[in-house]
Order: sequence, then C-alpha cells, then structure tokens
Amino acid sequence: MSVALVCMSHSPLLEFADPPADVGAAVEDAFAQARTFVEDFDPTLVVSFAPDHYNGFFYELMPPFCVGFEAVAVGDYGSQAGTLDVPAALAEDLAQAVIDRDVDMAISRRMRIDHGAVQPLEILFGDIAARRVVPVFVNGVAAPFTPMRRIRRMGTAVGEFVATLSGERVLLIGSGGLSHDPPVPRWETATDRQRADLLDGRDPAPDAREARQRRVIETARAFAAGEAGIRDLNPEWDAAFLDICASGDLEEVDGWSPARMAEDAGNSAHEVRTWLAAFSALRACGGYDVVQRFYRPIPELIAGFGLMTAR
Ligand SMILES: O=C(O)/C=C/c1cccc(O)c1O
Ligand SMILES: [Fe+2]
Repeated sequence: MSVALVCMSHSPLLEFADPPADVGAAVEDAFAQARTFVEDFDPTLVVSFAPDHYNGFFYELMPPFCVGFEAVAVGDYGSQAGTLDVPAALAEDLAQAVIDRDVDMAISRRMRIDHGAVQPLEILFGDIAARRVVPVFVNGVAAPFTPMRRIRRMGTAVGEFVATLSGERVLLIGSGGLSHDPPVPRWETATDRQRADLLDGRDPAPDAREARQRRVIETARAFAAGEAGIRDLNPEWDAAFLDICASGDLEEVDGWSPARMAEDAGNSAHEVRTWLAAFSALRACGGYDVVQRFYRPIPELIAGFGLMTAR
C-alpha cells in the first residue's frame, strides 16, 4: 500500500467568476501541478472526504459523516452528473473498520454528492468515473458540528484501514474550506421556503436550482466589489490552519470551537474538517511530507483558496 493526499478548496464559482488574470493563472498552475502529482502517483483507489450543500444531505436526517457504497452526482453548477465507480465491498469494509475503531459511521447505499465532492475529481482526473472512489461525506455546512477531535479520530480510523490495503495506491482527497462565508442558507436565519429546502430539498425544479445558483453568483460579484454582507476571508486564519496541516500536529485543532471557527473564518470554514480528516488518515499511514502548498484569498470565488499535496 502507498498513500498520497490532495486537499483543495472548491468553489462552484470557478466556472462563473472572473478573478484577475494573474490570480486565475496561479490557480490553474496550482491545479496543473496537483494533476502531475496525481498522474505520477497513479492511484488505484481514491478516498474522498467532502461536504455537501443540501443537495444530498438534509436536516430530515443529517449525519456528521457517512460512507457511500454507491454515489450519484447531482450536477449542480454545471458540474458533472452521473454515477461514480464506487467499490461497494471495499466501502463496506471501510465503514465496518471505522465502526470497529469506536467511531460511529453512517452509511448510504446511494449517496448523492454535489460540487463539493465532484470538483476535485473533475480537476484531477477530468471525469468523475475515471478512478474507483470511496466517498466519505463530512458535514461542514449544517450545524450542529462534530468537535474537531472527532473528525481527527474518524480520519485516523479511515487511515488505519487504508494502511491494511496491500497492493493499492490510495489517494486521499479533502475538499473544502478554507475561510469563506457563501450565502448557503442556515436554519437559524432561513425563511420558511428555505427551511423547507434545508429539511428535504431533493431534486429541486430547474428554475429553483437556477435561482439559488444565481443568488450565489451575484453575491460573489458584490463580494469582489466589497459590497456583500458576508464575512471577509481571513488569510491569517487560513495560514495558521495550513501550517497545522503541514506540521502534522493535528491535535492543535482539537480545541477549536465551531462558534469561534464561524466567527473568525465564516460559516463554511467548517469545511476544513475534510482536510483534517484527510491529513489524519495520511498521518495514520506513517509520517508525511508536504509536496505542494498554494494559497490565495479570492473574493470572486468566495474562497480562501488553498491546495496542498503530501505523501
Ligand atoms: O452550494 C452553494 O450554493 C454554494 C456553495 C459555495 C459557494 C462558494 C464557495 C464554496 O466553497 C461553496 O461551496
Ligand atoms: Fe463548499
């Protein structure tokens, strides 16, 4: 078994926004380097830690994390729709191994995934079905949030299972973060209509999906112009988190409270949980070295946009 990692921010606005040319070029260059890293590693299996944005998981039943034994991408924001190549028996073994290590893991026999899980697969492989993928949903959007130390333990349990997979080259992906506060509705402040969608908004009508996406795209334009009422990006917070990931001292985040994370870095900063899970899994397979580290605060994407590779 060998193991490598790519963690990256995602943003559905990548296809809808126009950051300054040098910033766009820097992002493309970071993607190209990560692609080369992944091509050289040539994974036989991907374990993808990703959040969802009320496209697959709703308040009707919201687990802190969940392994998919089958996965279907919904195709939001023009991302690729369709079925992933999930090795179901291996996904079942992974879930059982995590549960055996005292971490309660939900399972889905048909998980729906959105841009959060799809975007890194598209960027790294060009196609969501290019490699075998075990999808692990990590809630980073819907309060209440699991303590960071539980995410670390879950990632560690996944890593201990991965370490037993002789003959596999396993790529761990973490998708999300860093500081950002996109206008994804939150239960406390949602309208009745939005609450109905947060509760059980599966398969929205095309005009409802379009309206939701338009609102986010317009907010991004206003944010880039300094006119949106969402929380600022926080490059210092992002740098501190990336430093912790690079150091391997992942316990450093054990005491981070969800309220403080949202206050400092925005309501969707909870998506860094996917990075923590992926780095914890990598650490459980042995020590690691960071190969690539990229970061830019990009208001046009509503994202403190980071990318790290390690092995
Ligand atoms: O789900 C949405 O409508 C928007 C999600 C979003 C917006 C900006 C940055 C991100 O990382 C997102 O996930
Ligand atoms: Fe997101």
